[in-house]
Amino acid sequence: MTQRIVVVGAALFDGGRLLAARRSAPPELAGRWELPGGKVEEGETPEAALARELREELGVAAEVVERVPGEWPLKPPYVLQVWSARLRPASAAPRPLQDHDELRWLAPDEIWHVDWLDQDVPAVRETLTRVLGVR
Ligand SMILES: Nc1nc2c([nH]c(=O)n2[C@H]2C[C@H](O)[C@@H](COP(=O)(O)OP(=O)(O)OP(=O)(O)O)O2)c(=O)[nH]1
Repeated sequence: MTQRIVVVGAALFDGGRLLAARRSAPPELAGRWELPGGKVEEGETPEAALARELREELGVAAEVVERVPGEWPLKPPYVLQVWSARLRPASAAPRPLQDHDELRWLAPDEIWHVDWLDQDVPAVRETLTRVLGVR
């Protein structure tokens, strides 16, 4: 049986806006938008992985709020799971330190203005429904 590897994505909200991050690599994903995050390492909880990835990639201190139910297939053996999260009060503002070259806070009516990775579209849709009650 093939081992599944969980990639955690953060639905980071601030003032009702969602943070989208534009990937800078690898070439086949560069220029497309995603939820910041990354692979869960061995012995790590998904929540800890998410906080670590957000610190490394964006330089922020984030608090993981709750899981968005569901799991979305990526390139095997990866699957995407999403958690909502918010910045801790003392956190710096997010900056694209690693893996991304642009960040954007999107209001609910701007969510589909960016070119999300195909595999992120259902995950973002579910996140909006669950967190903001938007359809
Ligand atoms: N972080 C993240 N990765 C995603 C999303 N959608 C999607 O297809 N992926 C893919 C891209 C990568 O192939 C894989 C996660 O890789 P990553 O490069 O973000 O993870 P990482 O920081 O742990 O990577 P690494 O450089 O340590 O290997 O999942 C998403 O919304 N967020």
